This record gives sequence, structure tokens and C-alpha cells, in this order.
Amino acid sequence: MEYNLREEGFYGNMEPEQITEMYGSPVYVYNEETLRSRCRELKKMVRYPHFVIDYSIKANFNPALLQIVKEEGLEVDVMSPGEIYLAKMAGYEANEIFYICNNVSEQEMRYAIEAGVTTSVDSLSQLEQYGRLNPGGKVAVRLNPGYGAGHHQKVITAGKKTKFGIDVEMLPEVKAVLARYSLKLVGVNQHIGSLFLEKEQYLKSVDSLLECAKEFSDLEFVDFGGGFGIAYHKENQIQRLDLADLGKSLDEIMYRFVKEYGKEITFRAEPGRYVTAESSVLLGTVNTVKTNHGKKYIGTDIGFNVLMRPVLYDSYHEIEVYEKNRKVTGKRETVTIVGNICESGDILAKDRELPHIEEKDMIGVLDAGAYGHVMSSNYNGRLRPAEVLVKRDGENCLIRKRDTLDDLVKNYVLLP
Ligand SMILES: Cc1ncc(COP(=O)(O)O)c(C=O)c1O
Ligand SMILES: N[C@@H](CCCC[NH3+])C(=O)O
Repeated sequence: MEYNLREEGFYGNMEPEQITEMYGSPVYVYNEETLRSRCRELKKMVRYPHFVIDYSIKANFNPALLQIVKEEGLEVDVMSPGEIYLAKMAGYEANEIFYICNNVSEQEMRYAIEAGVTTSVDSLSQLEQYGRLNPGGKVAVRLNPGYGAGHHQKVITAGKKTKFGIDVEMLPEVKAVLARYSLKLVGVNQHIGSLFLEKEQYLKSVDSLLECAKEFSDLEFVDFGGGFGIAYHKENQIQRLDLADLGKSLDEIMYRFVKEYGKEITFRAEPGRYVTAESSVLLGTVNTVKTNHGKKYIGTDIGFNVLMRPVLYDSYHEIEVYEKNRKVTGKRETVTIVGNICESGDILAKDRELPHIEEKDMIGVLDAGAYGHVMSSNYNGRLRPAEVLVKRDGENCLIRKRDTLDDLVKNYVLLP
């Protein structure tokens, strides 16, 4: 199936090339309507009334996007003081921010406590640290239910092969630490990993988490985690995770649980990718077309400093070709799309069959809105791209400036 977001109006009132002329190439372009639609689907995925969606802002913390997500009624989960700061910048109050930390210093934990956000710790030693810093306080713990899922070993965050969470076998020790520091356990949470399209593993982990939850009589919430998948491959009609179906199963589980527990607690989920991935296309320009030992390379300005996922996880992103000042030939060919970084591994798409590409054409890398710009870097002294929002009226606006050369050097200190 050939996708064409340009024809579907993704870029609003401008052509892709006008956007890069205005904001530079490469550039991350976001579509407000797509972002809002994903938020709305999540908001209505269950019937249970006390169900909170925490958008996991590690996927994309651009404050302008967070403002939209907040308007749609999602709360947030964060990973660091930096993310707390960004969420607050976008207007989030402390009670709408859930800090799920991992291996943090006393200083970092103190920042969160002083900011007034609920904190979840994921080891006995971090629970001890929390107790020392905030005796008598409220805390949550992240458990490892023993089930993991994800698109790559590197993003599976529960089960036997990961650093995350407290092994559920250790609940007696958890209780001992809580008692030692008079801590109140307000929540238990988990996150089994990133990107699943089938609900089964998630539901198993939910069951296991709820079994643990029953061991604590005074919980305010249980957080099932994120990981909701989207379909990066547009072939075969594979769709994003079926939220209505997952919601139905969760409803059954939640209603059953509160009946047994005797109290209507809050349940939470914390998707990141599902919220923002599809809302962005990364636009870039073809600078070179060359053949090397029989292989055709399309040399673009989208190096792995701009989008790291293909290099880090062999991730697949669909690519659209926007021809510039020429007739479309209808010809297709197999090419390897690379960036401008000084490493052989700088490959965006390997041996991909695409419409014929010429120099000066543009490409659009789909589903770039999650773990895209936030994972970009200045490697090779390159400037991180601008971010642009196409609003619902079709007009666009800048939501993050492209780095300048001054940005690149501003934190360096020359020797006297
Ligand atoms: C604790 C936690 N919650 C939520 C997420 C969001 O994951 P995803 O973007 O796959 O929904 C992550 C990332 O995997 C995470 O580590
Ligand atoms: N960065 C990963 C997801 C990691 C989620 C964070 N635990 C990706 O692009 O797929």
C-alpha cells in the first residue's frame, strides 16, 4: 500500500519543500489533528471512571506538544528533574506528574520530593533512599511482574533480563522498608516494555501486578504501564494496538479488582509512543545519489544524529518521496538511504524499494514523533533540527528553533 501524507493534507497549507525553505532541512513536522486524535482514543478506551492516561513524555517532551496533550486531558509520567521542569513549563501541576525514576542520586530524588510530585522507585535501595529523604512520606514502587514485551531486546523492561523493577518475590522486604521509614505505599506500577501490538502479555502482567496490589491495603492507584504499539510497517494493513479491545479486557479486570479490594482506586496507563509517533514526519533533502560497487545510495541530510532509531534498533520507518521540479516517472528501484554522518552504520533504510529518487528531491520519514527529536544529538557538530506544528487550520508555527552554531558552542569553556 502506498501512503501519501502530502495528499492527505498532513502538511497543511504548505508543501513540504516550502516548510524546509522556511525552517531548514531536516525538520520535524507535527500535525496537531493527529496528535489530538490519538489522545482522544486513549481517553475513551475504558468505561471505568477512574482511569488516568499519563503520557510518557520521554517519547517527546516538546512543551508545545505537551500543552496540546494537557488540553486533551492527559496527565504525564516523567523520568528526570529535566522532564519535571519541562512538564511544569507546559502548565502541568505537581499532582498531574508521576515521576518514575531509575537509579537516581539523592539530589535528583530530593528535587522531585520538593517539587511535590509522586515518586515511584524501582529497587529496595532506592526505596531506602526515599525513606531517608522523606520519612513518613507517600511513595509508589515499580514492580517487575516477570513478563516483558517490546520491539527489541533493548526496550523490554520487565522479565528476567532487565535492570528495571523490584522482583515480586521481594514484597516482604518492600514491606519491611516501608515500615522502617513509616512510608505510605500509595501506588504500584510496572512497565513491561515498548511496542506491543497484541494485548496478551500486557494483560498477564496486569493480572500479576494486581495480585501484588492485593498485598497492600491502602493503595490509591495501580499503574499498568505503557508500551502501546503503532504499526511502523504500513504493509499488510497492520494497525496500531486495538485500544477498544484492550480497554474492554481492562474494564473487566478493573471492575473485578475493585469489588474484591473494596475501594474504587485509580488505575493508570502510561503510553508514550502511541500518543506522538504518528503525529510527525521528519522531512529531509536528498543531496547525493551515487552507486558504490553496484549498490545505489541516496545521500540525505538525515543522519543518525537526527533520527537514531534505525541505527539503534534496526527500526523500520516508512519513507515517502517528494520529487522536486520534475515529472514523476512511475519507476521504482531498490536503494539504500543514508545520512551525512561519518560512520558506515549511518543507514536510515537499507535495500528499500521506493519510487525513483533524484538529487534535490525530499523524503518524509513517517512516524517520527516518538523517540525522534528527543534522542537527537550534535554528533559530528551537526545542528539539531527545528520542530514545526501544522495546526488544525492548516497554518504552521515553529515550536522549537533549529540549533545555531552559537548553540553548538555555548557550553564550552576555552582554556585561558
Ligand atoms: C516507565 C516507562 N513508562 C512508559 C514508557 C513509554 O513506553 P511507550 O513509549 O512504549 O509507550 C516507558 C518507555 O518504554 C517507560 O520506561
Ligand atoms: N527509544 C525506544 C523506546 C524506549 C522506551 C523507553 N523505555 C524506541 O525508540 O523504540
